[in-house]
Amino acid sequence: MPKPRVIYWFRTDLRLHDSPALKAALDLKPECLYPIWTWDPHYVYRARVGPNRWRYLLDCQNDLSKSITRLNPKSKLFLIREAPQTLFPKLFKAWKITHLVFEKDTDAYARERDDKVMKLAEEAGVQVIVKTGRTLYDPDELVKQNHGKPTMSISQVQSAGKRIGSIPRPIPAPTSLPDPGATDVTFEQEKPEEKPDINSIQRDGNEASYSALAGPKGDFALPTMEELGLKEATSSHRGGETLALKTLDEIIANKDYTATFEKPKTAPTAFEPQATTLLSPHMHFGSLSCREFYWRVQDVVDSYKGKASQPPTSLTGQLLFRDMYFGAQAALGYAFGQTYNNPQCRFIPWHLPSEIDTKTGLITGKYLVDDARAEEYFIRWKEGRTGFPWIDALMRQLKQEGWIHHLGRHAVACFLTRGGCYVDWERGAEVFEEWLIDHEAACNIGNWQWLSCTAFFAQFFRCYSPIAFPQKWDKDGEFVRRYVPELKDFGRKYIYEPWKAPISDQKKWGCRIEGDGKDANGTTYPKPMFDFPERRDICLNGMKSAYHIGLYGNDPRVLDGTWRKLFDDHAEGPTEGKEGPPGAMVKHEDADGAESHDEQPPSPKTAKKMAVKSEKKVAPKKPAHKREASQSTLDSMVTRKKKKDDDVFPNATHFG
Ligand SMILES: Cc1cc2nc3c(=O)[nH]c(=O)nc-3n(C[C@H](O)[C@H](O)[C@H](O)COP(=O)(O)OP(=O)(O)OC[C@H]3O[C@@H](n4cnc5c(N)ncnc54)[C@H](O)[C@@H]3O)c2cc1C
Repeated sequence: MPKPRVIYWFRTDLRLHDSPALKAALDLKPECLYPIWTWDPHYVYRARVGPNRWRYLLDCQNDLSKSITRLNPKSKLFLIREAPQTLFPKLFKAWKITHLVFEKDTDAYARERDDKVMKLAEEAGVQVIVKTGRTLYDPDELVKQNHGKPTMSISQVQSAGKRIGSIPRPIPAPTSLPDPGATDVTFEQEKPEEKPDINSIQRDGNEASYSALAGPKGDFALPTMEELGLKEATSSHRGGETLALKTLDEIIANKDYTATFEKPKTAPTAFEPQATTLLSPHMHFGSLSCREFYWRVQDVVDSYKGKASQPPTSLTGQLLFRDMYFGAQAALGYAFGQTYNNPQCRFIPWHLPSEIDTKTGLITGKYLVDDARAEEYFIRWKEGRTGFPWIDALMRQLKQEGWIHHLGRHAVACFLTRGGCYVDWERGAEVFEEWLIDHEAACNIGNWQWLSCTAFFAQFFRCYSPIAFPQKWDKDGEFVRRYVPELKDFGRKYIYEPWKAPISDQKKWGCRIEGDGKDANGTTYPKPMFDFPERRDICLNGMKSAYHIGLYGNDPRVLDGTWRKLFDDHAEGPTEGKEGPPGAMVKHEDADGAESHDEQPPSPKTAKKMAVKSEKKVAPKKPAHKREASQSTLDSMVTRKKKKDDDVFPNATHFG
């Protein structure tokens, strides 16, 4: 029998430690092993990726390549510049490949791609080996053990996990690697279609990564930021397995931190150092194995003398949340990433809804501007000039660093959707996709659904205040002063509400509160773009109506656009557009009038009145089985909660 000639296809696993797939490749005792990365145009042109994440990827690839070379000076990470779907048949032939091995990827696009590649391998007589290593449990197995359903709660993950069995211990990194074999690529390169290039806004130079199959020098080198034509990265966070393992070592060395970690008690306002591990980008690129992370933490917890924290708030609990989102995505595929046609996602007629390709039923990446003011809110949110310093500081940190604390993500996501702007969660998820260095489709989408109360979580009356919430963590506003330097000299009394500062103080502190921040030069900061309590009430009423009507993304009325009729029945006048894909607003959204700066939240009495008014508008015509809560239950929930925890969300029991 000739010895196997193996391609090891690196994708979601930029590491050598604890890689079940790499182990499977090495267990074949191959004659040669080609560690490769295929430079897939899907990610270059069609997925939103900003410079910070590009550089993080290159960091991880460079570090991995060096580690491979350390184990075998003839080897490295061979980067080949063509789509895998067209490259592999040529590569199988040219390099006389017998086996293709890779880590399982359950993202929607990846599944489609891998199915195609596996078919091509079969046709070429190449054996394919796929191993799970990206998550604690195989997401497909999680779904299977969750009775074939997406995992929508942590307890479902825990129950399904019990049925699967214990999480495997990590396996050590290899100590040697076989030679790669000849690496001729004399075949033609199939150049990708560059347009549409969703990332053109990330570039200030020409994108030239497909100049030749093996790169400009023919040595399979990794591309540089310059070759990708990308703008400069601004984040201080860097990637690579070496750094990931060092960071994990430092965390684990602090036994108290590791064993007693409780996510809701970590400050979203902490920076340098941040309050949580910041291992998420390493997890995304697979430069850190989740099982390594899990077991290193669990071992500390098991030997800890004091009272250790437990899932869901503990560190291992965080990893279970990650698996939960992978389990939901694995079951739903592309539909997971959108409301339209998603059976788990509540339909809420947000502003700025996605355009739907009616042939595929998928969102196109474009959106409809149904309301100019909502578009302005969205742009100002994205650009960190809402006039609410807490929100603006977070959005600027996100753009600059590519990472913000989980509760910071909660705050900006709630603000954009159900707690301020009433803008579609899909808009926010796209901005996060562009800017996060840890962007993980499953986690990003799932968390946006959670925060907008469209799936996973339903307590829409729990709303974050952009003023009281950060005050609990950071009375002096150090975080705001760092990321909104215009306000650095403001007195602590006004740091979260600078518009309330007397003009004489504004002058003294070198920053006037005026305008919309568009052309600000450091001596002005915008006025708040709306009256928050007023907007929060509008959103609450909108959510209440939508919950009462109770549609989900796969409802025939959502799919054919007739959902509007239901919402029209509750509106004071006609809503916008009557046909086509989802996207319009309930009428009372229009009615909130000009900006007011009365900062008082409505009294419970007014809130109750509003709730009753809204009840009148909501004609409960839906069959009872479709309604999750009666209108009066919703009303009383809203008024009760308004009194109790206006700004206090979250608490540990409602944490995700
Ligand atoms: C709107 C929104 C969008 C998000 N988008 C992403 C995303 O694209 N990618 C991403 O990895 N996380 C995302 N999260 C989840 C979470 O905010 C980050 O994982 C976390 O803040 C990363 O910081 P850390 O590594 O210090 O986390 P830690 O608190 O130290 O947690 C350890 C690890 O557990 C995992 N984890 C923790 N919380 C969650 C969670 N809620 N969901 C899934 N995994 C979790 C991460 O891998 C993280 O590295 C999002 C959260 C929100 C609210």
